[in-house]
Amino acid sequence: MAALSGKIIQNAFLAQHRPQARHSTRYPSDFCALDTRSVHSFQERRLRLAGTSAKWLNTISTAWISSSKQAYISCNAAQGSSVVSSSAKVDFLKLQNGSDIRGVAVGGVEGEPVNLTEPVTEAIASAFAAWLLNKKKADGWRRLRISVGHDSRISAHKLQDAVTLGITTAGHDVLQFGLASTPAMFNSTLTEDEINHLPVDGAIMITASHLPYNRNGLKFFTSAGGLNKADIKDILERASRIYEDSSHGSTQELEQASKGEVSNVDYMSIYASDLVKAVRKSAGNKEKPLEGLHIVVDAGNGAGGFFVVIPLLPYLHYLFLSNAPFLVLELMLFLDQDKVLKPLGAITTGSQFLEPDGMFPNHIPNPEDKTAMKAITQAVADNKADLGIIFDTDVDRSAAVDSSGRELNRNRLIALMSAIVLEEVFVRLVLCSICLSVAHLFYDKGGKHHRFKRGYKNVIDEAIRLNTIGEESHLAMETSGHGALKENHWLDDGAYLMVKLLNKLAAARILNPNVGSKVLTDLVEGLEEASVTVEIRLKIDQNHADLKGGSFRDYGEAVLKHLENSISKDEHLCKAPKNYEGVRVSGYGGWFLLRLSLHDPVLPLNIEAPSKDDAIKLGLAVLTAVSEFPALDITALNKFLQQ
Ligand SMILES: O=P(O)(O)OC[C@H]1O[C@H](O)[C@H](O)[C@@H](O)[C@@H]1O
Repeated sequence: MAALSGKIIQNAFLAQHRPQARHSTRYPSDFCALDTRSVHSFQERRLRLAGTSAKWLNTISTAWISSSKQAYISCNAAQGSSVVSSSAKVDFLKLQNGSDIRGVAVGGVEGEPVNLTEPVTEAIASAFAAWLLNKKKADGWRRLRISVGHDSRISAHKLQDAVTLGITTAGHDVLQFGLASTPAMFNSTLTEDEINHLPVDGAIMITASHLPYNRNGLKFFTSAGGLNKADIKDILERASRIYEDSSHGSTQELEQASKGEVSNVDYMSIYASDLVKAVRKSAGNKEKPLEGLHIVVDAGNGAGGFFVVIPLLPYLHYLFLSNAPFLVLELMLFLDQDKVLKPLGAITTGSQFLEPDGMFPNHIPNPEDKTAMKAITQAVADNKADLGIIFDTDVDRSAAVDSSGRELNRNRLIALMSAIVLEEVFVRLVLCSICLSVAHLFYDKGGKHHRFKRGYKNVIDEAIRLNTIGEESHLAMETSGHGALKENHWLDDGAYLMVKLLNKLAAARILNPNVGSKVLTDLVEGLEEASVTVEIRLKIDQNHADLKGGSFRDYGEAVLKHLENSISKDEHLCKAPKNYEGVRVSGYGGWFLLRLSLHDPVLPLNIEAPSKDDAIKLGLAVLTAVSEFPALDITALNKFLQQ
């Protein structure tokens, strides 16, 4: 455990001591982003939340919601960001991405204007506090505690400051965790720890997962889990109202500021020590159950470096640049402590891309990405390691590679997790989003595959629903590497998934200390894998005349309807009896699914088939139908068919 673990290292009124608060965060991304932070953003902003009381925010946001049910909300953007002009419009609802908020936080990319400015972010954070206050059904007002963490993005600090300001000026307290993982943020709503004033009432994670460097976003949690789509819409509507009212001048209550406090808490140490305890427990409380195992980790320059030791060398020059060298030294000593694998006895040399770097210079931090998987596979081979582990930027997704270089991601990871879960629970129902041979593989062991629609929140909510109607479910997963277990509060946690693999290894090594990752690979022996598995993403040109002014969603639905009609005339094809989303069709020994993306103007097409010929037949069936829609870019499909 880190020497500073569990210690609150600073209490400050952010508004009064902002520079101090800014320099006291404890993670290396603070170093990485020194050049890119918007130091003047708060002085420049026009949004006048600084004197707003919680009661006032709550009143205006709620009153407005009940009196106005507009579907489209827009208002003037403030000038907090250098990129958005005062006349630019902000459509708050456009920032909604399913159950998350996502936007552009850094300018400079053509065609992608900044819409997640600091004032907008500040208003959203205030709106979350107001929403939370309502949820808590407090009598009028009570001070809330909200944790705030971020991944390694270059806009992390300015948005952290904006979120903090939004909450504190609403009169609530902020616990800043600095660089953190998304699951750790949720976990902070459950952790019992009086010293650190945990659990918090709510948590905010600043992340845009694996998206490019210029994007960022917000995820919100309460002890009941991640917020759903309706909650996010509610918060955005409140935020729009707060934003609008704030920029129009003050009310009497604006003068009666009631500011919350800001504390910096080393929560990642608390969270990591829980992971360590879980592995030790499954190995009969052995102190170093992974002793002798060589595990390499690829954090993709995201927030997953805590799993292994963070190298100090890249930060040494900050000792000389800093005007607070002792603080930097203290930080370095703190960082020089492996939080998960080393305490468990594993060797971690050869781990890579552990330094947080929001430009993601090495590869996209995404376990679905081919280059990313190639990088960790290479690291396993170069280091002759027993196991490789890879995380996405905010560690809610993960994948592994065994000692022979076999990728344990996508379907294989679902199969592996299903196998592990089926060994542990008696009433079995495995749920995942993509239909595959996992069902066949585990049917004998009591596993039942429940196919559902894409989206991590969708599969988790479906698993929870199944439990409430008496169909016991223990695992919710999708091929993206998102996975949640009932035993872990349905928390969508890439690190916990990897801990489950480590548990399995640790338990096996009690019986045979020489056992390696073959123990894991053996669990998916017999998994029938299609020889062709492909995802082709067909873009809809939103400006195309064929949309006739309609939305890309309507257009996409029309494409799907046409496809459905067209395949009903083909005797080789059979539409799935239950379509949770899009059009799913089996034929030629395989299947395809064409659906609307959850958030982009895109129709993703998944094909699985026993041979390239069969995949082409399935692809041609789709092409015949979709080529009648000129706004749909079918280049990628044509390319696949001509290969
Ligand atoms: O619909 P798509 O564009 O393929 O995106 C689908 C993905 O969207 C987000 O990234 C969600 O976090 C994932 O859970 C989901 O799988």
